Amino acid sequence: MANATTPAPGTGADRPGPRAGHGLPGRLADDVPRANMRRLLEYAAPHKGVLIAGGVLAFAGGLAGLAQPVAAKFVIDTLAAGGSLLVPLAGLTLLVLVGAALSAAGHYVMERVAQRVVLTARRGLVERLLRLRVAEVDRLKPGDLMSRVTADTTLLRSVATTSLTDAVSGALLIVGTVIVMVFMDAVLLGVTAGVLAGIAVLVLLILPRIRDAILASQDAVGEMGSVLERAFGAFRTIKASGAEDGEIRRLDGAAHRAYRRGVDVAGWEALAGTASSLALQIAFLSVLGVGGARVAAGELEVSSMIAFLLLLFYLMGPLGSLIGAATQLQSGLAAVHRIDEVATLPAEEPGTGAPAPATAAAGPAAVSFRDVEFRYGDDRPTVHHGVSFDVPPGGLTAVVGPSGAGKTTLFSLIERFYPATAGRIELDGTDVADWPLVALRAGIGYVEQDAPVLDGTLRENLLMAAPAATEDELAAVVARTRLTELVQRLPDGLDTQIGHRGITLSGGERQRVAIARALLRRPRLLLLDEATSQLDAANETALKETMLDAAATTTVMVVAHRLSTVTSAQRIVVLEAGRVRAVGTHAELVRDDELYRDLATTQLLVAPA
Ligand SMILES: Nc1ncnc2c1ncn2[C@@H]1O[C@H](COP(=O)(O)OP(=O)(O)OP(=O)(O)O)[C@@H](O)[C@H]1O
Repeated sequence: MANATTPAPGTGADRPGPRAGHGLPGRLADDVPRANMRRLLEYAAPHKGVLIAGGVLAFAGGLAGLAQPVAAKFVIDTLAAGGSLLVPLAGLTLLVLVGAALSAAGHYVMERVAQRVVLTARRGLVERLLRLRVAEVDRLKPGDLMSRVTADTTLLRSVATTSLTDAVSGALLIVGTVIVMVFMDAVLLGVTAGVLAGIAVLVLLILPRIRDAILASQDAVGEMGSVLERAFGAFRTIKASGAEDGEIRRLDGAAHRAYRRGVDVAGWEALAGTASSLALQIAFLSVLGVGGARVAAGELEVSSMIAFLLLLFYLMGPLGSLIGAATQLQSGLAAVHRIDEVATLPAEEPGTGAPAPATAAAGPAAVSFRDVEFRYGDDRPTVHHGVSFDVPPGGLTAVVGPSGAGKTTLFSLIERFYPATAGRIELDGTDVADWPLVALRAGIGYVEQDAPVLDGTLRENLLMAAPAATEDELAAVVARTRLTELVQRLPDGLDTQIGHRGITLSGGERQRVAIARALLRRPRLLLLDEATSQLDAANETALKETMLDAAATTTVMVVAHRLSTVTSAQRIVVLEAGRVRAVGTHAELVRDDELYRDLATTQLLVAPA
């Protein structure tokens, strides 16, 4: 179960987490405690009943195997006595089949639990990752996060089940053997215990090194994920820049680091394995020496010494499986550490993924900025220095200003991607910080500057923010955003796959798909960050019409990069270096504001003729 300090697998409370762990590469946070066995057991605990059942089944299968030689003897005896073989053979066959079935069932049950453990860990991670705060994701590497969901969780598979059961059965058998040894001879047991304590110390010294090496190796795998994600995120640029070799070298470096740490693990494991068998040999020789002397002195029977030596040989199996399990558990501990690091990252309040409630009935929203100050981090420069302006409900409000003035950041603050450092941002008179996050975002449609379109069909992309929208609503939005012609042109209409990042669409089409998606959510406030790229005349007109159409029923705020947008806007907010410089209509600002005049004549894009 979750507690105040350690989130249970699969949960994610909304609480602040540690800041970036810049100390080590691959570390998300410096102060995540090392995962211990208790933490690892939490993954297996929900399945302990099934685990025990699986263990019992496998054990029963083993017993059936043990009974086979006895049954075989019976078959041979029957044969020698000239009796019928039918019954004993049928019995032996049944025993073989039952043994095999029990072993298979035991194996299946354990493997099912193993898969379940992985599923639970993945669900918990995915849930947490998609609820992370935007500021956290800004500083993290998605490729590394992906490797935690895929590669690290896989390490939990055998660890949380077979390693645990091997460790338990190995330990039980060792304890049982030692108890039998007590009855044989206390002195020889003392000799054996001394040697075994020696291996235990050595192995305990080695285990943390194995865990650290596996952790470093998994970090390197995460780094490979980051480099790959970086490379595929800018694939054309990398090709065009001839930078393939550099990226391959980066990947190779990370792969080599993983290899080196893997070799380290192999070395430590070999040392632990050799130490245990060597220790048993030493124990054997010591028992032979001490036992021989005691037999000679008449203090011990020869048969007891022989039995003791046989017990020592028997110990090899369980000791080997205990040490094997202990070393394997280290990969689980390393994996749990990397998974726990994600669990400690600060998440938004839960429930942000709930379907949008229908809010259109509430009408267009009003927005106010009151002395808003903002910076992205304590070590970052201030972006907004006391920004104040009002946007009444409905109509089109454009925000213009030089690059880096803080225009896009205004939208991020309204969406509460980041909290304002000081001042208030109000939606309908209520501070956005006081709105339930789901309700706040449900009322807002947001179209980013690069208008992300996701892999999938056009329909999936449009319905993403409003899965319950009807066919009629979909058709109406397609028409409003002037996408009808595109839909007719596509081979499968709305069900056409539009590729990774909507690669098969033009920039203008992507922008309108993103607007359609936002409008389908029936927002009370539409935030539109215009693309800075030049569009052809048809797309430019289509975009402008779409925007004005939306502004008739919704409050539209647009970060404007086009002259046609600002001339259509009811009011324009001019932002300069994080301060509101002027507010007015295009005509007023051209007349009164030098910066605006300069922007309008030199920087805003003019529609092609
Ligand atoms: N996620 C971020 N983390 C840190 N700093 C950021 C982040 N996003 C933007 N900035 C910085 O904040 C400042 C304002 O950025 P913003 O994107 O709001 O400007 P803008 O006016 O929209 O610029 P443009 O017109 O070029 O898009 C810039 O100096 C930018 O470098």
